[in-house]
Amino acid sequence: MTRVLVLNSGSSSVKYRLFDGRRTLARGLVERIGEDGGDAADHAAALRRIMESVDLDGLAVVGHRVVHGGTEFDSATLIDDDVAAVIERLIPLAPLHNPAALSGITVARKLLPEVAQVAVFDTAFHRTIEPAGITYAMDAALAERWGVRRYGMHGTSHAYVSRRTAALLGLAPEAANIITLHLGNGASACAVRGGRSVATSMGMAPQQGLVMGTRSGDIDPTVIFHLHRAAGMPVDEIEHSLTRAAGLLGLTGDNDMRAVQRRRQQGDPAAGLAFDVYCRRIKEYVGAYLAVLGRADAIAFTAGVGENSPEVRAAALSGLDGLGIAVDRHRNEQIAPNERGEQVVSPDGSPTAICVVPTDEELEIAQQSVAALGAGQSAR
Ligand SMILES: Nc1ncnc2c1ncn2[C@@H]1O[C@H](COP(=O)(O)OP(=O)(O)O)[C@@H](O)[C@H]1O
Ligand SMILES: CC(=O)OP(=O)(O)O
Ligand SMILES: [Mg+2]
Repeated sequence: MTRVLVLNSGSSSVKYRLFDGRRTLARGLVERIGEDGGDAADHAAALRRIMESVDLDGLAVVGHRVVHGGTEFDSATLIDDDVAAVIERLIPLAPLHNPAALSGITVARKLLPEVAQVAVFDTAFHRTIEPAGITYAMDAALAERWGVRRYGMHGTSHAYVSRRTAALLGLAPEAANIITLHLGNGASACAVRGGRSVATSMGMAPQQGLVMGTRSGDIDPTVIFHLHRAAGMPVDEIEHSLTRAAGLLGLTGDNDMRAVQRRRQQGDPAAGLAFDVYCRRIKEYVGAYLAVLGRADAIAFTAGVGENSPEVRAAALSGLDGLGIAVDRHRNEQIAPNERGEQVVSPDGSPTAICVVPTDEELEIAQQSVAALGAGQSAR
């Protein structure tokens, strides 16, 4: 069996998992990095802590989650100095995420110089979207010069979840049309036809699309010009506001959906509105992606909110019976999931199955890393 260490470096946390084949030997999370009372002062310190606590004997490869791979990478890639330099160059397109990944790569390469390192990109799965789905209607030369286009993120999760959804329903992946809804801290929707991404809601950066914990999702760009001119806010301050102080946090003061739901139950109007904005945005993307796909065999909910919030699932898909989309109230409480936590939550015989499918980005990264290692070795 092949031993793989996976590092999933987020904006303020690092998740790690040590695999032996499909088996998990160790896993953990260092969170609230850089915050007062957090687990570590910075990402490098977090990574060193992880490396000290994990048994690194016999490691074949380290797989790193990298959010932004630009147009350079359409699959998992063995990391050398050039690859690391590209990831660094792409920092402006994923300022919350790529620096953390790079810090993981730097520490791991230093501590384990003899072990292969692989980058698994969130953007790679979306490289199959046709030009009409990734092109912003703006000055074409300007866009080309500065790499301005849709890239899309969470691809590792959308790939894994769409595959698992087809398996759960007994559908051949190459014939299935699936909408995947990754609702975590970051959130995005994806339309998958025959196992390939054909549309996704995140854009140039992990900022466009759905409402997130601290990110606004879709917003009229005029908001930025207006805040700059009318409110006199410098661009950095506007960026901070829209990426770290917006979304659920901006609307309620809480970025955690559990807290928002609790307050909504107690009749808090701000929390009620935030919940409605969050769910309506999902519904709008579901409608758009039904149109892109022509028909959907399934809609799959995943990640922290998608897997754990029957309220969000029910509200996001309410009133769609006319489109063959309905959530079974009893099943939606996830009364009988399989051993992977997966379950169909729509009534029997629905034209579009509604599913809950827990994501496993780390397992997908481990498998892609082993595949990239094999491909790299046979190329030599
Ligand atoms: N039972 C629950 N009900 C509603 N939301 C939940 C529940 N459990 C977790 N969440 C939400 O999931 C989100 C985190 O999702 P997760 O996928 O773990 O994030 P990430 O991996 O992007 O850091 C948080 O907003 C949290 O409130
Ligand atoms: C791309 C992205 O938003 O990632 P996360 O959900 O881990 O923040
Ligand atoms: Mg995540």
